[in-house]
Amino acid sequence: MHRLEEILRQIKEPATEMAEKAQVHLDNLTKPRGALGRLEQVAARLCIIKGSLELKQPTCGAAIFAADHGSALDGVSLYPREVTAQMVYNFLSGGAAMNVLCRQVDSVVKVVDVGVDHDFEDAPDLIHAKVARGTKSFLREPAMTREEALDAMMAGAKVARELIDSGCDLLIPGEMGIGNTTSSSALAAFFLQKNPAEVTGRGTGLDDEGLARKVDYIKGALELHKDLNPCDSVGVLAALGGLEIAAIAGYALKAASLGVPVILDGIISTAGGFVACRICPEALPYFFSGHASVEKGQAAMLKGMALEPLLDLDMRLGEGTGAALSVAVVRAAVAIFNEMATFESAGVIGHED
Ligand SMILES: Cc1cc2ncn([C@H]3O[C@H](COP(=O)(O)O)[C@@H](O)[C@H]3O)c2cc1C
Ligand SMILES: O=C(O)c1cccnc1
Repeated sequence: MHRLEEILRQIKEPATEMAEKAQVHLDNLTKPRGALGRLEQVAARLCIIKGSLELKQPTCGAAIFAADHGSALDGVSLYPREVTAQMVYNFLSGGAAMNVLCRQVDSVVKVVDVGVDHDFEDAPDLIHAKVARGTKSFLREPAMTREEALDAMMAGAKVARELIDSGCDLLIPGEMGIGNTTSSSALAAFFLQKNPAEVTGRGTGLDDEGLARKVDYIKGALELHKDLNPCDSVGVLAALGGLEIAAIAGYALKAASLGVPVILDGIISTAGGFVACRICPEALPYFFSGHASVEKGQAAMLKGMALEPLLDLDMRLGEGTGAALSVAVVRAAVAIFNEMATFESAGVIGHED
């Protein structure tokens, strides 16, 4: 049995019976019923995941999975492939948007080289987990072998385990990989059976002509890979995905297996979570969506998982940034649940049943 199977077997249905108890508590707080909207849902979902009404403020851990893409040599991004490695150095020195936003929510940030076409020296926050020096161009051949996809998933799972062992109980999957919005849109188009134009956006900022080329690229790739079996999610991931997307899927599945919630970020991180759910639908109750990306493929995948993003700030960066921002919302939900007075304790007349 592959080690992935072991992880999948450990993913348990969370304590859905806590939903009602959490709602009773929320309804006793000094506000009209339901008035805190989705904050209430977040608190209730955390109670379900934790199997308890005792919520503590989460300790957040983020991993930025970095990998290169063969497609980046074919002009699907506005930026050159070298930017992937250059941004890894930027993450390691703390200067990227993700570093700034993680500092705001006291989250550790690990950077994981799961497939960058560059050799990195050791650095305190760098995890070496290179599976290959980037993917192949999926317009011509599968992006990865099945073994590479599985190895990348297991690398992600190991990082999740390490973060959780170090005390993190809320995980963010981040990523860096020039070209990776193309893979994410291809996965969305394949699994959701959509025309690529419906799930493809401008990524780092392609103009109309660039976007049309990107859509054609995905159409060509879907034609090449049309015999893929949609039930073989790992096979589809290997053919169309990326090493960082596979790592995110493994990371999210491992977190779910350990009962730890995951906040998905933009289109790439959401693609990783989406593939994880295709592999194991039981993982879904552990996933949140941090924010709505401008990339339309993300909305399509979120709809497929019935997840609603917590924020919508017109962001289209990735790295984990929207998820990191949304930790403030999760923290607010926990504080409301724990700290608000009840009608009884505050002497306020409550609702009648
Ligand atoms: C400087 C820079 C920093 C980034 N941080 C995240 N991305 C984002 O852009 C890339 C995906 O867009 P596309 O598919 O169009 O290449 C990913 O690396 C994603 O994380 C960045 C992109 C750039 C250029
Ligand atoms: O939504 C994202 O994650 C995104 C959008 C554009 C470019 N990179 C990432």
